[in-house]
Amino acid sequence: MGDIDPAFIQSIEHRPKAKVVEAGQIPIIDLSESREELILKIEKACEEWGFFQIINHGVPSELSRRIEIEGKKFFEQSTEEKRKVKRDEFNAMGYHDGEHTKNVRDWKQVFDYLVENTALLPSSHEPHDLELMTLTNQWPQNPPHFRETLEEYAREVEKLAYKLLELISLSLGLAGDKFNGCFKNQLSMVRLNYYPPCPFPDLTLGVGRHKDSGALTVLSEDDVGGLQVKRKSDGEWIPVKPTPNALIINVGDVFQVWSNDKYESVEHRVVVNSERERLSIPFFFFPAHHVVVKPAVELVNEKNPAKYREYNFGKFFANRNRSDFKKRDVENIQIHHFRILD
Ligand SMILES: O=C(O)CCC(=O)C(=O)O
Ligand SMILES: [Fe+2]
Repeated sequence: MGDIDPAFIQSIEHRPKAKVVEAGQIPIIDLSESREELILKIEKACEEWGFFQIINHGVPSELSRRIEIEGKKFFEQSTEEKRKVKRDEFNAMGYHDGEHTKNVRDWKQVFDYLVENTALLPSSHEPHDLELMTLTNQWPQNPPHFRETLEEYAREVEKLAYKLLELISLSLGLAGDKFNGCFKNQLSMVRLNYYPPCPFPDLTLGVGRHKDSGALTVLSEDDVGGLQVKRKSDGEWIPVKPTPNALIINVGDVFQVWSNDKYESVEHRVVVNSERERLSIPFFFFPAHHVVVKPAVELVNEKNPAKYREYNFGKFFANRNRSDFKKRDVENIQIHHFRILD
C-alpha cells in the first residue's frame, strides 16, 4: 500500500513510541475469591489504575471464542455487504468504518448493538429539546449465527456487569444495589472493534486516546494485543498484555462522578500493527437516558464537597456521538466540563 489518507495521521505527540514501557501490568483479580478480598483488591485497582483484569468471571470462554469467530466472519465480508447495516446520523447502531476519536480517524471498523435491542435517547444534544428517538439494532443476514451469538454474549456480560457494579459500589462504601435502578432501560451497548493490519503503525492509532463515558466497560480481546493504558503515576502509556480467558475492566466517567473523583476514568488508546488483524469486544455499561449523574450524597460533605455539577446522561451521550461522523472544530464534550472549580 502506498500513501496514507491524512485523516488517519496522529499529531507527533500522540503517535505511538517505538519503545514501550514493559513494567507494571494492571492487576489481575480472581473473581472466585471471597467478597472481602475482592472488594479490597477492586478498591486498590480502581484507585491506582482505573483498570484491572478479571479471571474466573463466569463468562464461558467457549462463548468468547464463538463471538470472535462470528465477528471475524462478519468483517471479512465485502464493504458492500457490511454497509447494508451501516449506521447513520439517525440510527447509531450497526456497522461503521469512519470513526473519529479526538477528530483523527481511527484505523478500525466497528459493529455496535444495544443490549436491549431498542433504547430511547434524546433526539438532540440541545438541553431544551425534550424530543426522544428510538435506537434499534440492525442485524445482517450473514453470517447466519451472528445475531444469536452476539445476543447470547450480551446477556452473559450484562450479568457480570451488574456483579461488578455491586462490587465497585461496595468498594466505595455504598450499598451494593445503590445504582441498579439507573440501568433500567439502559443504553448499554456492545461494540465489535476490528483493526485490520496497518502499513503505517507508527503514524496511526486503532483508537485514539480517550476515556469511556459509561459506568464501567468489560472488554474481551483476542491474543494480539494493542491496548495501552495511561499510568496515573507518571502518564506513561503501558501496554496491556493479553491474558488468556481474562476480561479487562475499567471504570468510566460515570463512576468518576459518582465517586466524586475517588476513582478516575483513565485514558487509554489502541496501537495497531502491520502483521495481524485484531478483534476486541467492549461492553459499555451505560445508564438509561434520563439518569442524572452526580456525586453520591454519601460521599459528599463539607470537607469533601461535590466536585461536579449534575448532568443528564442521555444529553451527554447524544453530544458525544455527534463527533463520530465528521471532524468537528471544537473539543468533544468531556466530564471535566461539569467540574466545579475549587
Ligand atoms: O480495542 C481495545 O482494546 C479497546 C477499545 C476501546 O477502548 C473502546 O472501544 O472504547
Ligand atoms: Fe475505550
